[in-house]
Amino acid sequence: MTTSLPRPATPPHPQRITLADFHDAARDVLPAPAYDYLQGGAADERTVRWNAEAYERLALLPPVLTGTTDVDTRCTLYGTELPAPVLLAPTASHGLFHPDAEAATVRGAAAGGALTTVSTFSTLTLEEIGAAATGPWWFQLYVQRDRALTEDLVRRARAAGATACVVTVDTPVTGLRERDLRNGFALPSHRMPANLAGHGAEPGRNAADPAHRGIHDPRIDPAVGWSDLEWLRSISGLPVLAKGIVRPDDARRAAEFGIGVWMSNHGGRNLDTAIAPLVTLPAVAEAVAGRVPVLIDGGIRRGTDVVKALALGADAVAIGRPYVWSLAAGGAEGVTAALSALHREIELALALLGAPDLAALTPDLVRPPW
Ligand SMILES: Cc1cc2nc3c(=O)[nH]c(=O)nc-3n(C[C@H](O)[C@H](O)[C@H](O)COP(=O)(O)O)c2cc1C
Ligand SMILES: CCCCC(=O)C(=O)O
Repeated sequence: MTTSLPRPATPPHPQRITLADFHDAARDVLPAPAYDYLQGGAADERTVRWNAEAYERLALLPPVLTGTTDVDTRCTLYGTELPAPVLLAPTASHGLFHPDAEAATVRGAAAGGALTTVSTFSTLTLEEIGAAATGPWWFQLYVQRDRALTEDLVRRARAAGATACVVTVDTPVTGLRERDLRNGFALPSHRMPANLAGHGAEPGRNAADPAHRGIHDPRIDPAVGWSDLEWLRSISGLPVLAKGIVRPDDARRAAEFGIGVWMSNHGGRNLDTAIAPLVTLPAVAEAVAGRVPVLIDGGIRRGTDVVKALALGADAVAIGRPYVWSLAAGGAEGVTAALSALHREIELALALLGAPDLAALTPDLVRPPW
């Protein structure tokens, strides 16, 4: 079945015309520990910087006199048509950032034409989010040591309306989040992940143990393997994607299993100095060879970043921190405005590249500038 979303209608806030503007607005309203949890990465945050630099270091080579008059930014993923190739990456605990939490996110995303990926660690329950959703959404799964709980989460997500299951494979343990350690950050007791309530020790409760500080959750199974992905596909009846792939050999294996490839280094929050996914994207796209969708996240802040990723072989991109900035700054309307701004930038980039649609974004359009 093909579903479609309306094109974004809400004009950006006059003073907030870029994703970076939403960052500044969020920094002004968020308590420092919540801002640091959102903004931070692992250790020296080199990978956080590399993610952004990977896009900065690629230059565009626009052809001229192409006769392109209209641009079409539509993209279809697993039968769902989106007005632009942009998803919201899963981020935990939206209640830290706005009182309406994920309910605001899913509403704002649908109005802005993006598909939301809901984290296992959402503040609201999957049922509450499903009831609030006015557009398509996927479920991000952290496989739990307790496989019955894992199965139940997937079943609940599907019953609540999720149309794909994104399994995060890059977090056997949580990275060294030094901002959080310095802040003694732990989730407030009224913002615990509702989906896991009643299922063992809450994250961050054992503040004396550094490994359990911040938002590390001991219920996550560090021993997830490829067979678990196949098992999930069989029990969920949903398309399954693996989130956190950066290597072409892993991407090839996922494609052979029919598992979608979501390239990511977790926004630089796990293994510092892990490579920026954009660097390995061409090799990953070659290894996958169109068998499954290839998504990418990490450091995407501009429409030109989106077109670079698509030119190098991604089918769509996801943003993490930027939409959380917009949620913090303006709730559902903020999310819609940020997505509208990004969509406009994508349209403009296509027009200036003479690319009538996303299929016209080819590797010859990008080059290292030196
Ligand atoms: C505050 C925050 C919470 C996150 N929570 C999750 C999560 O629950 N599950 C997950 O798979 N990834 C999580 N991520 C990683 C994002 O899905 C994504 O990979 C990353 O943010 C992309 O990089 P960007 O923030 O530079 O766009 C989180 C990221 C942030 C910033
Ligand atoms: C155990 C990790 C929880 C959320 C997360 O993925 C993140 O903060 O990056």
